[in-house]
Amino acid sequence: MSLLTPQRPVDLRDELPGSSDGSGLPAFAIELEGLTKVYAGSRRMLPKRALEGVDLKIPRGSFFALLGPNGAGKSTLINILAGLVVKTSGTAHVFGVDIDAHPRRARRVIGVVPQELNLDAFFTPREALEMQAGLYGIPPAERRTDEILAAVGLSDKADAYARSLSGGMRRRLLVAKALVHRPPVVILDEPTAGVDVELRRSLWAYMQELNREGVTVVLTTHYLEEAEQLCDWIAIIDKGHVVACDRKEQLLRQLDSKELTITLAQAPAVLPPALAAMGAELDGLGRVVVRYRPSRVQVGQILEQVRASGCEIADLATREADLEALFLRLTGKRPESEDPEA
Ligand SMILES: Nc1ncnc2c1ncn2[C@@H]1O[C@H](COP(=O)(O)OP(=O)(O)OP(=O)(O)O)[C@@H](O)[C@H]1O
Repeated sequence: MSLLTPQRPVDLRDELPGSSDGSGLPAFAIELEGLTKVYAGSRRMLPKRALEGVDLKIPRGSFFALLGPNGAGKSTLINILAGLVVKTSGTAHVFGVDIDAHPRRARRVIGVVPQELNLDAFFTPREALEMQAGLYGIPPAERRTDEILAAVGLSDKADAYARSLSGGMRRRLLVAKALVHRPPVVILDEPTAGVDVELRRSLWAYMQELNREGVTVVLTTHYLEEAEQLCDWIAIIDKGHVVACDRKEQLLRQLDSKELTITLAQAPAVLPPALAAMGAELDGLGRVVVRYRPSRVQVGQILEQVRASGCEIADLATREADLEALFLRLTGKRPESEDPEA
């Protein structure tokens, strides 16, 4: 794919309510209060409470991950913001705009890349973008169809029918459609599910570029490593509730967990009792692994105990707790697992 080039976000300073930092822009790209969604039941299905009084503030300019097990309510939340699902109660502001009071304006300030590849098979990428620009009332002279197609690496497919595009290309076309009106907030719902590594890399490089330009990027993903690398803010949602929301470093620090791996000069066949008493374990390579709470124990204390047990240390490494550990602790599940109640 060609190297992606960023586009400038829309400048909404003239139309929006004032902010705290004097920029004229709102402090939060998205602000939800008591957001609740109950899907109506049917003869065969009970009503489903997908979101339960969600309070969430997404700082403007952040690269924000919204994580949660399957069925946690992430798509419901995104679809409410996109105007595709009607909330049951609560309030939602997007870039300072109340989605109830100004639904059209609210839709102008976000670009949503949906999970489903819902493209019209009989339009070419160029036609799809032109039509999208028309929907947003962008005059032909101000459209940047070619620029956006180049940015997502679809220039050479500009006039091919969407049905002839590969899954990865369709995904890129969805991203392009979401960017046509230069929204200051871009939301991507599982944009890299089933997408090859190359596309993932270039998509994220592009989103990082937009983020540097000031665009707030919100994404959901099952790839926690991806979220950990890209995002500076993280919220975890479980069974319709926000169970964590903070800066990434802050969240991981709260976990207060580190892992020390010690290679001994002579790999022991069984763990020396003094080390077993510390809660240490042997890994498959004969190394001693100790999990500890950095707020309570210092590495030096652990090493002293190891030496006192008569073991000679050849090498050691420490590892911070990662997002996977946090996710597991808060939800009791792995990110790709099904919510049994969903
Ligand atoms: N149209 C609908 N009618 C009834 N229930 C629904 C509807 N859409 C979603 N749900 C239910 O609402 C809950 C939240 O679903 P949602 O799709 O928002 O979760 P999610 O976190 O996006 O999951 P995933 O990671 O699988 O996309 C689930 O129990 C789901 O079955």
